[in-house]
Amino acid sequence: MARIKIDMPDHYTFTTELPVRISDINYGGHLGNDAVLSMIHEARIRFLNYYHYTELDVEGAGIIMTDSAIVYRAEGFHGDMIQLDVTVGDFNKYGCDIYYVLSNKKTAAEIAHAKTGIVFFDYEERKVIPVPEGFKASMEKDA
Ligand SMILES: CC(C)(COP(=O)(O)OP(=O)(O)OC[C@H]1O[C@@H](n2cnc3c(N)ncnc32)[C@H](O)[C@@H]1OP(=O)(O)O)[C@@H](O)C(=O)NCCC(=O)NCCSC(=O)c1ccc(O)cc1
Repeated sequence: MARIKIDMPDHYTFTTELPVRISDINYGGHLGNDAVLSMIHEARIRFLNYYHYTELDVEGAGIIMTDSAIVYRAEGFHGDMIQLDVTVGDFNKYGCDIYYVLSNKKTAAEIAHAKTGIVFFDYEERKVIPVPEGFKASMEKDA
């Protein structure tokens, strides 16, 4: 299979930080691949909260994850402070992609590129629904 290359945006609308905890370290002595997925989950929640949303309530709508991709660019180690830059893009009728750049705050070395695809979802009807206009407008305002 071809190497994954994520076409990352140039501009990010939200930044947060997370330390590499001892529980994020795997038997290779470095930041585990699964821990990176957890870190982007935390970053996504903080990103949504910044816009007064939650994963269950974005303008009254829920979201569901349709895909995820991570490119591991450099190792992370216990005690490193990781900066996570987040933005959204590539809107379609039902959803968009959320992009994440993880970098070592001290050295600026990029640790990972990641993106998660989402669609808006009515959890009661269990069906895909269009992107709420208010969400798109909030995202475009800061783009
Ligand atoms: C994504 C799905 C809901 C799509 O449902 P389907 O029944 O296949 O959709 P349909 O084929 O009927 O398509 C309905 C419409 O949606 C559109 N659609 C379907 N998939 C997509 C994607 N991926 N992108 C854009 N549009 C899509 C499709 O084109 C149809 O459009 P119209 O033709 O215009 O009607 C379904 O594939 C699914 O349930 N996948 C599993 C999702 C899942 O379990 N994800 C992991 C758990 S959720 C999660 O981890 C998480 C959620 C939220 C968080 O904040 C965090 C984590």
